Amino acid sequence: MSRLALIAHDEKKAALIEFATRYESTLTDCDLVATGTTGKRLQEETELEIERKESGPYGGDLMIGAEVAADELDGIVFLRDPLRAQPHEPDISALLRICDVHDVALATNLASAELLVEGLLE
Ligand SMILES: O=C(CO)COP(=O)(O)O
Repeated sequence: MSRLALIAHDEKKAALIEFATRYESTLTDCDLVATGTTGKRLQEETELEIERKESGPYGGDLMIGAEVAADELDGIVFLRDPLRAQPHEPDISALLRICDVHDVALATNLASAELLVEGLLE
């Protein structure tokens, strides 16, 4: 079973919920983890079972990064807000970097998220 992390900044949360709803039948077969607020929204607005980490600004990105470092994650959908600075930018950069170090699939926009999840179907 693939283990997938779902993360979205506030301005992108609605898009992530819509994405997760559209791919719900695929995502149901995945082991899902999310940062705190993203996970809460997914739990409230979809039928998916989600393990929740801390909220991003409180260390959630780093917790997911630790799973990447431990080779526990197969992919990440991280819908970032490219138009607003985040207070925890260093944590975000660390997560992106560790995905490259461990060659873990990382989708930061919807077009690549679709390819990532469709790839999991194969
Ligand atoms: O800030 C985030 C990712 O950098 C997401 O955190 P939340 O899901 O808790 O909003």
